[in-house]
Amino acid sequence: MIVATREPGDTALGQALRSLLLTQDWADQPLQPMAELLLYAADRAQHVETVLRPQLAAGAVVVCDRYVDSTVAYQGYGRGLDQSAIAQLNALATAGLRSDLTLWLDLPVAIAAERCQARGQGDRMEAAGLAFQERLRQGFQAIAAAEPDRVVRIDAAGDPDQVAARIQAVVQQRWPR
Ligand SMILES: Nc1ncnc2c1ncn2[C@@H]1O[C@H](COP(=O)(O)OP(=O)(O)OP(=O)(O)O)[C@@H](O)[C@H]1O
Ligand SMILES: Cc1cn([C@H]2C[C@H](O)[C@@H](COP(=O)(O)O)O2)c(=O)[nH]c1=O
Repeated sequence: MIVATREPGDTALGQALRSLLLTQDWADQPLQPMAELLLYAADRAQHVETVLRPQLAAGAVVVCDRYVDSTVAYQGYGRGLDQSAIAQLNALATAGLRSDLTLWLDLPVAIAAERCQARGQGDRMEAAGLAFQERLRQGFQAIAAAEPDRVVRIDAAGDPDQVAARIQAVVQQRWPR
């Protein structure tokens, strides 16, 4: 069984947190980086205990759209929060549950921005600007360089079928049938 899930937003609490995190309605009182970090952590704690651990215990293969590496990239490299505090919070929220493999879909920031524009109005993170997006990309690069066996870069240029084929090749190499 394969279970597809995501952070933030897979649980009922997570859906409420996702809309708080991604809305642009905070203009008058911008969401502070530490508050943002703690909200992502709350989503993760709920998700790990009520979805990820039960599904793994039932024998499922779990495919999660974003996990702790996104916090290191976005709140660490992007917002500039202390990486050791992030590591401690990630460890608390996950109680040590790690991914076997993280696929980083990498795209030059300008092309990613074009795709976002084509999709319409962006969310709060997408509206954070090109310099922020560049820091994220550097962050994911550093994460992948530090743990090359666990974090694999996927070239996300090209059409969806091409990107899917690249993902399939990495997964098949990792877990041959
Ligand atoms: N290979 C591709 N070529 C062109 N457009 C793409 C491709 N992959 C995704 N898109 C488009 O880019 C937009 C964003 O893609 P997607 O929904 O997968 O990202 P996302 O998970 O929302 O991204 P993020 O997590 O950074 O917000 C969508 O409009 C999607 O149709
Ligand atoms: C888990 C996680 C996510 N984010 C950011 C990354 C994205 O901008 C949004 C989620 O939107 P998506 O379209 O579902 O990818 O949240 C983050 O900043 N920190 C995190 O830990």
